[in-house]
Amino acid sequence: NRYLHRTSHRSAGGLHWEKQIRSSAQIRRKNGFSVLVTGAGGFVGTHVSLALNKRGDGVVGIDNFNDYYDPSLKKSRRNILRSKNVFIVEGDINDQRILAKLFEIVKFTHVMHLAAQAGVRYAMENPNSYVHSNIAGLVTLLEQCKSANPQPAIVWASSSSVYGLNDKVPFSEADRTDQPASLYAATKKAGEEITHTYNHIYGLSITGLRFFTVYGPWGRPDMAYFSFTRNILQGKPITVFRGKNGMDLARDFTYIDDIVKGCVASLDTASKSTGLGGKKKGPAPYRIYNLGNTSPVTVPVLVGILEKNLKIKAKKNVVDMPGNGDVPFTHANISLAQRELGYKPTMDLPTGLKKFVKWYLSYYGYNDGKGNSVNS
Ligand SMILES: NC(=O)c1ccc[n+]([C@@H]2O[C@H](COP(=O)([O-])OP(=O)(O)OC[C@H]3O[C@@H](n4cnc5c(N)ncnc54)[C@H](O)[C@@H]3O)[C@@H](O)[C@H]2O)c1
Ligand SMILES: O=C(O)[C@H]1O[C@H](OP(=O)(O)OP(=O)(O)OC[C@H]2O[C@@H](n3ccc(=O)[nH]c3=O)[C@H](O)[C@@H]2O)[C@H](O)[C@@H](O)[C@H]1O
Repeated sequence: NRYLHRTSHRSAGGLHWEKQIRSSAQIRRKNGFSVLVTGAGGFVGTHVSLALNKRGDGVVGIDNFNDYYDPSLKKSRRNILRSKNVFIVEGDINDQRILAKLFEIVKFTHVMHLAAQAGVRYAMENPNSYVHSNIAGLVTLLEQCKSANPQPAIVWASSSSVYGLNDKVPFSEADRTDQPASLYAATKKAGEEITHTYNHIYGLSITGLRFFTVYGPWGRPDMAYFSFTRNILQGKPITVFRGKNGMDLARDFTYIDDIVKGCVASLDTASKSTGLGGKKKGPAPYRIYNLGNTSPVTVPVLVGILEKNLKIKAKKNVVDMPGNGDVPFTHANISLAQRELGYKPTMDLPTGLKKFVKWYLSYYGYNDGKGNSVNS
């Protein structure tokens, strides 16, 4: 099945990880939180897992380590987590047996659901991978949470892409989200509606977070800031999309540490509403928040910042935006998250990209393609 991607996970047959989880530090939670992080081998999942582990939460991950992008990067992230005693089960969120076993071993108080088929443009190439992970996988996970005792509070990643063709700026949670421009966006929008029904029928505590183009160290190689860096260092051209009437495209690029703070605050406030261990104090909340940076930057400006950090001029091919699911701009209104989560992003793009480039050079040890090493 092509859409399933190549995954490296072994069959759940022996559930070989059971002992590891039982004997590991993950379930020895200091403050009462036991969090299942799906997509823990991913960019955001790794950072959130590290932050939760650092403050003493119990963390167990699940990830299928698929090859949408280089799985060795996911494995390197896993090694970092492993060094902190955080274990990631290799498995698919569609595998009901694995989920049931995990919930049997650990009484999860929270689920941080970040596993998904990400990427806007790839949806034209491999649409079914979005249905598999973002819809079928989500429902399998919710079915498990619904019948778990105690029921965990769920915080999950939606996306700024749900705003689609909305041109009212900045984007507010109350704006329309019924005009998705990509199948990726449509599956995230579907996720918002699916989670609503689980909140409505089964009383699950649900928080959906609309992340705005997240970047930073250990990031995703398919994203522009990452692939541009790679190509610039290798002396290869980059393609810069241009919008209608020659307008530059712009994104509300948001630094990973700010996103992590928003995720952690969501977990904390979700449990306040449901009580620890899922004990409900009132009706379970259904919440949606924008997590953005509130200062959009154009793609050519992004390229300029990378050029400055890398001290190399990019070879740019500027082309009209193909009809590939991209939207011309994103811009978050974050007042709701500010008010209810205390969310306050602090990282500007030049400083955040400097940190990314520093990580990139240390991780890949790249030179400029002409044999000269590059220092940031
Ligand atoms: N990075 C961004 O800019 C951004 C923006 C908006 C929303 N999001 C959302 O945030 C979440 C995390 O994104 P990310 O950037 O860390 O992406 P990522 O691809 O690095 O992480 C997702 C992880 O989920 C795993 N996964 C995918 N399908 C799975 C399945 N069926 N079963 C088990 N594991 C599976 C992948 O192997 C991967 O490690 C995703 O839901 C994504 O859609 C990301
Ligand atoms: O906030 C989100 O909800 C989304 O954020 C991210 O999507 P995007 O904002 O599309 O990020 P990204 O690919 O880095 O492209 C950035 C800009 O570079 C332009 N771009 C891109 C590639 C290229 O070769 N050339 C180019 O100009 C491109 O046109 C765009 O203007 C996540 O990947 C996605 O998972 C999703 O969740």
